[in-house]
Amino acid sequence: MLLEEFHAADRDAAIALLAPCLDVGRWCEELVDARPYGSVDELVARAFTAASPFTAEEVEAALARHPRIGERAGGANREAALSRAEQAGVDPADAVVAAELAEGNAAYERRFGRVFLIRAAGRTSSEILEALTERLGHTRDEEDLIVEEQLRQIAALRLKGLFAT
Ligand SMILES: NC(=O)NC1=NC(=O)NC1=O
Repeated sequence: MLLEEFHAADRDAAIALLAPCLDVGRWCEELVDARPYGSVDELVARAFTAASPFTAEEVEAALARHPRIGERAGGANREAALSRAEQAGVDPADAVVAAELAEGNAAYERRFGRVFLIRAAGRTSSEILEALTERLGHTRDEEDLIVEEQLRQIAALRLKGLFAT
């Protein structure tokens, strides 16, 4: 999509376009209401500032949209397709990795009560496993900050992808 098309879209359509990047209404509305942008980079920069800070509720709502690492998102909606593409570095056929990720995800969920979220694009499964192991040792406060940053990074990558095609 072209930036001009985003500018020309009516408000609700533009908000609906952004939702798969980050399902936080406030964030989508702020980015849409700040149109027009001089460039995609300007929009992405605004996406980072608009997504900081998140409320706890916003983080929980956004997390609910992300399947576990190593679990292929089902469904034909745009978010599922994005998630599958982002997790391309995780080979679903590698049973050992799948078992280790499943175990790590379960441990993380027991400890923090929510899904382990990481910007998966560009990361191999071993890098993800390494991060998962390290983050299991964090406090909740440390993880809150990291999760927010991962959400921002995923949103920015998805936003760039929206305008790259
Ligand atoms: N639990 C997750 O971290 N999920 C994901 N990370 C990504 O980069 N895309 C996802 O769907």
